[in-house]
Amino acid sequence: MGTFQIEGGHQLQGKIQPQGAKNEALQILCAVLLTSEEVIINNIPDIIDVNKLISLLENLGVKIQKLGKGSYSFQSDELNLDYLQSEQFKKDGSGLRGSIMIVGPLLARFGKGYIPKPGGDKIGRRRLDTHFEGFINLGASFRYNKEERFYGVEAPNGLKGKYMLLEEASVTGTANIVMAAVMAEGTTTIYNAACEPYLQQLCKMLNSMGAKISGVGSNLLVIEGVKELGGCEHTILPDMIEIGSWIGLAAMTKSEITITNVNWEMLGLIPTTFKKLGITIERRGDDIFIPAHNDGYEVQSFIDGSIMNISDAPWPGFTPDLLSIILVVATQARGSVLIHQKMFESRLFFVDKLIDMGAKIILCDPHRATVIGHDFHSTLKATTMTSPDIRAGISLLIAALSAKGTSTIHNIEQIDRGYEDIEARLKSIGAKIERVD
Ligand SMILES: CC(=O)N[C@H]1[C@@H](OP(=O)(O)OP(=O)(O)OC[C@H]2O[C@@H](n3ccc(=O)[nH]c3=O)[C@H](O)[C@@H]2O)O[C@H](CO)[C@@H](O)[C@@H]1O
Ligand SMILES: C=C(OP(=O)(O)O)C(=O)O
Repeated sequence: MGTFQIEGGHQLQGKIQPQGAKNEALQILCAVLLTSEEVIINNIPDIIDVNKLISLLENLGVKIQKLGKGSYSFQSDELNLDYLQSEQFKKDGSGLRGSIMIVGPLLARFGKGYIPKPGGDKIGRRRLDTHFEGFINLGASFRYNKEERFYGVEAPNGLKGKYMLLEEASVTGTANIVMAAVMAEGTTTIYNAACEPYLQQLCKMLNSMGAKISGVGSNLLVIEGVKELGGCEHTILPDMIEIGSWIGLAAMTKSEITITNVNWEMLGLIPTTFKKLGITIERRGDDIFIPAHNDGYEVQSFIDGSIMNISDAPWPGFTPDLLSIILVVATQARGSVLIHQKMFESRLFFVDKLIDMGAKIILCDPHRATVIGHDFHSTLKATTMTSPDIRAGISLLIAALSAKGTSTIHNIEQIDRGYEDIEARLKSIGAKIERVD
C-alpha cells in the first residue's frame, strides 16, 4: 500500500497541464479491437487503470508499439481469443472497470465476448444490466456464471440493428452498445444514450474508422451498421475531472494556478458549478486562470435566497466524479451548501476523514451531506488517512495540502489509478509532497 506524506498550508503557484482523460482512454483503447488495421492513439495518460487495460490488450494478442510519450500504435490483426478462457484473463479483466468495454467490440467482430465481474471503485452498486440488455437487443445470447462471476455473450450469426430505450444513461454501457452496433446489420437506435465527452470522442473516432453514427452529443444515437472498420488516428481530450480537481486545489490552497489547454468547449457545467461556490474562474484563450483567493470564496444562493444545492446528473448535468472535490472545497467556503450524490450510495462516506480534520459536515444520509464552510477562520488539521476511492483520494490530498502540518495518506494506488505522476506535477507548482513507500 503506497503512502504520501504532505506538508500542507503552503500557497502554490504556476501552470499545470491536464493529462489525457482516463475515462475516454478506456473507451478508445477498447475500440482498437474493432479493426485489423493500425490505430494510433495520442495523449494516453500513464496511469494504473489505463496501463492495466493496455496490458490486457497485449495478452489478448494486440500488437502494441509505443511511439512517444502518450502515443501508441495498436493492431488487432491476430488476436488470441483462447486468452478469454484463461485464469490470467479472469485476473486481468477484474482489475478495472473499463475492461467491461472489450465485450462490445469482441462481440461485433468475433461473435463472442466474455468478461469477469469488472473492478473499479467500490462506490455503491454498479450494475451491468444496461450493457447486457443492449447486447441481447442486438440478438446476442447471454449467460452468467454466478459462482465465477463470469459474463458471456455470443452471436454466431451476427448482430442485428434495433431500436432500444436504455433504462439508464450508463456511460460504459452506452460505449459498449455503440461498439457492438457499429458493424451490426441494419440500423440501431439508442435512446437515453449517455453523451459525456468521452462518448462523443468515441463516436468521433468510430466515424473516422468508417462507422456511420449520427446524433453524437445527444441522447439519441442512430447507427447504421457497416461491414467493417478501418484504422485511424485519435487524440484523447484533456481530463475534465483532473481540470476540476486542479480548480478545487487552487481555491483550497489560495493559490494562483493556470490550467493549460483545457478544451473549454467540452467542460459543460464544470466551471459554472465551481463558480457557485464563489470561485473565480477566468477563461484565457483555452487556459483557465484561477487567481489566489486570499479573501476566500462565498457560496452563492439561488435566486429565491434558498440554500445552495449541488448534485450530479447524467451529462450534460454535473458529473458525479467531481462531487467529492466540490465537497472538500466547500469546507473552506463562506456559507453552507448541500451536496447531493444521486448516483452512487457509498461515495460520501469519506467525509468522516474530513470531519476528523475539523471540517463542519453533517452526513444526512448516504447520498447527502451538508457542509458549513469555515471561511478559512480555522484551517483543517493534518492527520493520517486512507484513500477509499479515486475521487475521495484526490479530495483528501487537496484537504491535506490546505491543512496546517504534515498529513499522511495511505492506499494512494487509488489516486495513481487516475492521476499521472501526481507528486512531480504538484511539486512543480510548489507542493510539498513525498511518496514514502
Ligand atoms: C470507467 C468509467 O467511465 N467510469 C465512469 C462511468 O462509470 P459507469 O459507466 O460504470 O457508470 P454508469 O454510468 O453505468 O452508472 C453509474 C451509476 O449511476 C447510476 N445511474 C446512471 C445513469 C442514470 O441515468 N441514472 C443512474 O442512477 C447507475 O445505476 C450506477 O449506479 O460513469 C460514471 C457515471 O458518470 C462515473 O462515475 C465513472 O467514473
Ligand atoms: C469512478 C471512477 O472510476 P471507475 O469507474 O474506473 O471506478 C472515476 O473515475 O471517478
